Amino acid sequence: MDKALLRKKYKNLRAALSTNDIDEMSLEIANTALTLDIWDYTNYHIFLTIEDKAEVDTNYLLHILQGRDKTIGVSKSNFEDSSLEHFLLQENTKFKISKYGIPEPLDGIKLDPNIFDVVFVPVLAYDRKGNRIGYGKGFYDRFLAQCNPTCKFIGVSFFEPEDEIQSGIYDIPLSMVITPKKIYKPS
Ligand SMILES: Nc1nc2c(c(=O)[nH]1)N(C=O)[C@@H](CNc1ccc(C(=O)N[C@@H](CCC(=O)O)C(=O)O)cc1)CN2
Ligand SMILES: Nc1ncnc2c1ncn2[C@@H]1O[C@H](COP(=O)(O)OP(=O)(O)OP(=O)(O)O)[C@@H](O)[C@H]1O
Repeated sequence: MDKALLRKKYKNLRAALSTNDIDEMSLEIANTALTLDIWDYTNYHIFLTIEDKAEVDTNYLLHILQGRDKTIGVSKSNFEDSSLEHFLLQENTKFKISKYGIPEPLDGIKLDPNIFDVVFVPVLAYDRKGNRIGYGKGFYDRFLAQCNPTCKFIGVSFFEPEDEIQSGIYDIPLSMVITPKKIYKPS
């Protein structure tokens, strides 16, 4: 299946989920994540959920990080050049929902992408090798390319992997994908 069809398939699969399904599975994903050895690092990046796109609700993961006093980065998207600018999440950080439905920090202390030890990555579709498809603007391909080579890229998804996703020259594979019941790690 080509990328455009896969995007359509997963947008439809997500749209069919109830808010209750999303909430339960997002909590399961966070609980599954707790079983991994990814919590001893210092600097984490998390995406903030676009609610009308039925994404994984990252609030549960965020609470785990906040409970452990991690340095947490959140981003503002620049749709002119498909880049992300990262800010330290602080108690007094104010958010605005952008016209694309993304909650974004208004301002704050800027963070360099190379400080992150772990980045949680939004995915529409993925395969067992860690190839992923997003909304097709390359925001995360660009961002992950700026990260430290040792950084862990962790996808989160409600769904099982596709058999194979054709990887493009800019695609950076995920280290693993967490789903409600299982963790997929490229071997
Ligand atoms: N929560 C979250 N934040 C994220 C991402 C994500 O997937 N999830 N992104 C991951 O990369 C980037 C944002 N990527 C996006 C790309 C397209 C659209 C969007 O609304 N597209 C419209 C078409 C709009 C247009 O083409 O102008 C659509 O799909 O209907 C939204 C976010 C950065 N932040
Ligand atoms: N590091 C990069 N430098 C320059 N262009 C890039 C880079 N990464 C991706 N692109 C370009 O961005 C576009 C979108 O890439 P792709 O289809 O892989 O997006 P995606 O991974 O589905 O989306 P996203 O990363 O936003 O979730 C492509 O035209 C690709 O060539």
